[in-house]
Amino acid sequence: MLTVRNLRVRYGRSVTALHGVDLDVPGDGVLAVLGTNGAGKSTLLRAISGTLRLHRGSVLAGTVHYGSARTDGLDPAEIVRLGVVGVPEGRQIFGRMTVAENLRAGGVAARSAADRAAAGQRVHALFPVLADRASQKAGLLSGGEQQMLAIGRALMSGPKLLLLDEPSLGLAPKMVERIGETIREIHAQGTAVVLVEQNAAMALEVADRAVVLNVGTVAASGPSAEIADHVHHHYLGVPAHERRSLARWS
Ligand SMILES: Nc1ncnc2c1ncn2[C@@H]1O[C@H](COP(=O)(O)OP(=O)(O)OP(=O)(O)O)[C@@H](O)[C@H]1O
Repeated sequence: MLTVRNLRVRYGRSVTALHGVDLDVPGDGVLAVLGTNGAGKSTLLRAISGTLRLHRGSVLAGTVHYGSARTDGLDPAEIVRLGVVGVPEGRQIFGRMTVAENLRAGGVAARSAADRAAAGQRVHALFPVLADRASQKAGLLSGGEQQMLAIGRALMSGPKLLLLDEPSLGLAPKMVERIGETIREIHAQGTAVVLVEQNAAMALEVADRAVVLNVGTVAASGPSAEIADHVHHHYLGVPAHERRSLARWS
């Protein structure tokens, strides 16, 4: 579905954040992108969603294809119209607007009024609290509810591929679990997901496959179970046979 080849990205004149990254996102799965601070995870999502320029970044080399369409070089709005929609780190909801207005803003990119109505029903079924709080100012929601709204807003345009940047950031464990379950549900409804996370335990439970970025290069990629062993071995020094459960180090 999405193919990234030899992607090199730079910010300004001196910071090279990605040094030739390859990535394949299947149309029917959840792919986790893991890595420590500064590994290049957000940069990779920005390159896919066409938002690098908003951060003074640029693609130095390489390509991004979505299906047969080459998308590096396209505007963010064109990429959304193709069906690729991102939820940036920090949620960035419109705090002074109501929950309903935030969702309507996400629905602007929907193809038709009928699609918009169906997307609205899907979002309210996934997150009933957003229907209950429709007329409340979004800035008054809890952190977890704001994350639900950010995901809900992205779903309003009916994406085929959803890009999530650290949805668990700053949330209590129960809410992280809830967000993880919702990602599986979104996937089961037919939307592929790229999930950038520092919470490797949650991400590896939710995703089918994972890649590990390390200082702008792909250090490992494969099925989630294999990557869980890699993460234990390389980052925690725990051999696979001594590993009991991901939850122990979450
Ligand atoms: N707007 C920017 N201008 C200059 N350098 C940047 C910018 N954004 C990111 N970088 C640099 O690019 C590199 C990759 O950053 P990126 O935010 O993609 O990493 P990350 O893996 O998402 O980390 P984090 O989890 O901390 O967000 C880092 O060295 C970072 O300092």
